[in-house]
Amino acid sequence: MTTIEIPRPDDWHLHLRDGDMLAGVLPATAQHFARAVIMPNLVPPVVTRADAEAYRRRILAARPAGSDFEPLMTLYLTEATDAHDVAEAFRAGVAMAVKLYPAGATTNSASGVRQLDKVMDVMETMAEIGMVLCIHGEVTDPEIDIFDRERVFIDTVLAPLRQRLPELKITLEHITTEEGVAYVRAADSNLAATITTHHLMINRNAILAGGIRPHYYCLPVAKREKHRLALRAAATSGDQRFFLGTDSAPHDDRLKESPCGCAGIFSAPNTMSCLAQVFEEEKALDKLAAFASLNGPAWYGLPPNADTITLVRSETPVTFPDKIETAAGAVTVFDPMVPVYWQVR
Ligand SMILES: NC(=O)N[C@@H](CC(=O)O)C(=O)O
Ligand SMILES: [Zn+2]
Ligand SMILES: [Zn+2]
Repeated sequence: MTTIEIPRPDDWHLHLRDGDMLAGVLPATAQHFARAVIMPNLVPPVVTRADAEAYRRRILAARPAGSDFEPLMTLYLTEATDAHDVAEAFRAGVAMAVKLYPAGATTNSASGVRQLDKVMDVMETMAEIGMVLCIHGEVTDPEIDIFDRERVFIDTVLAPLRQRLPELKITLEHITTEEGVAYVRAADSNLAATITTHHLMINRNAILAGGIRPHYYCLPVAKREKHRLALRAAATSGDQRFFLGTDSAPHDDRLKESPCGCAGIFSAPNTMSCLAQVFEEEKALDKLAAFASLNGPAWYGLPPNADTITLVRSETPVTFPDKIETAAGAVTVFDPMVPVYWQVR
């Protein structure tokens, strides 16, 4: 039996939703992770300090008995966001980061930003106080092919923004392309990226080959195999600028299995098992701690967790439930399409 012990991991990009869905999905994350950066794309979104305080309380109240899981809150950037309120939220420890959604880019992003000029004051304040901007990095121009939207965002939005405001710390969320990897690697400072578990395991064939599979549809959409390989190389390199953000994004199955299914993959229950599998395949189990437990806290200026988890490798593949039942509906769990031998003890 092979085992590996790593500092308890954190999830630097997580959707918990609210109400019955929150109650249904939070235990899966709290079981393995000490902390998670909570995405603010509720309807209506978490915009103000007061919104974040109230949402944080609802998350704490939904924790399973005995859990000391800590939500790290973010604020949803809108063109009406008040820079002063953002700074207050940061100084008070209520919000750790601000999230930029280009309007229309992804699930619940309608209140996002259309013109970056309208949020420059907020971003300048953030640069001054050292608050991180997390970005969903895709353009929304309908002329741009959906598989090119991350690359075009980097060239036409992110690069100019970083030139204009080099002091701003930016997390480019859930990168999916070799161009994203290369751009982060080339940056000298103030740029890091999260990588999801599913983008390390599937390419776009999972969605489209042999039938259309809505549970593999997320945004940014999975790309060609060469991009998956670039992401695997980055994640397993130990490079401090790459770390885990699962982007576990639960939706009621009825909303996924529909003529216009929504974007999001729910991976919270088996993410650590899948990651150990990936790192073993890449002969990089010694880098799993950096990716899942160390690089994220270093970037956000937090200490790593003091306790540890142990992953155990079985002789036979481990199984996970196909879906979890919540009072807000059934949610299908990410199926990695390959045998996975690892389990958190
Ligand atoms: N990743 C997704 O496909 N969906 C996320 C939103 C996001 O992170 O873009 C969601 O909220 O469902
Ligand atoms: Zn996103
Ligand atoms: Zn997300």
